[in-house]
Amino acid sequence: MDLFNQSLDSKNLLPYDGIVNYYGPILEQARADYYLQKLLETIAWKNDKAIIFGKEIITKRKVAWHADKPFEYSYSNHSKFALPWTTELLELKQLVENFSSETFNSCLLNLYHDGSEGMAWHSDGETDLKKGGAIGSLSFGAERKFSFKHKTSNEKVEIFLPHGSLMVMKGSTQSHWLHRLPPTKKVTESRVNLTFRTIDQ
Ligand SMILES: O=C(O)CCC(=O)C(=O)O
Ligand SMILES: [Fe+2]
Repeated sequence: MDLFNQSLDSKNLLPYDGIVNYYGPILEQARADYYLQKLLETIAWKNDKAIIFGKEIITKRKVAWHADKPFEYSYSNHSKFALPWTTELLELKQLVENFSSETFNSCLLNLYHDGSEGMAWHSDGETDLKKGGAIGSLSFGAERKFSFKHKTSNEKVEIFLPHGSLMVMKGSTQSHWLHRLPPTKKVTESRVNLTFRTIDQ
């Protein structure tokens, strides 16, 4: 796999009002398998809490949050303190930084056990994220559809994210577009997604 050519070979998926670069699989199958296994074994996966119609619920999806420092991060109306990097997360952060030519100081991890678990429409413009900062999204395991919807035109853009693939959202994407991981009956395997982010210190 040629790192130099791969990193140049990404196009913007969005027609306007933002930049989403899709790089395709950036890890060979065996390495992607290795990282998926390691992440499942070494991350302290926890069920997340969310507020839905004013009611607190426990999501089936599991999450984890790692960073350079024990940042307090608010997410889905809750705050939590970041854990230190694991060996594999640091390696993957470096890899995503090399491909995207961006830097990150934190990572939010999501574990979806099967297609019944997903994530509702949202954007990641929380106040503690660096304004206009890039978000590097690395996916492992089951291939899932990922959708974008423009906040005013409602235009939709959809992409499938396979094992070991990298997508980078940047520029004004979070201001103008929502994204979600739709649930699906077709997927029975689990998926792990890592979103590398920059917390404003
Ligand atoms: O699982 C994914 O691909 C996306 C997760 C996401 O949008 C988020 O954590 O903010
Ligand atoms: Fe998101």
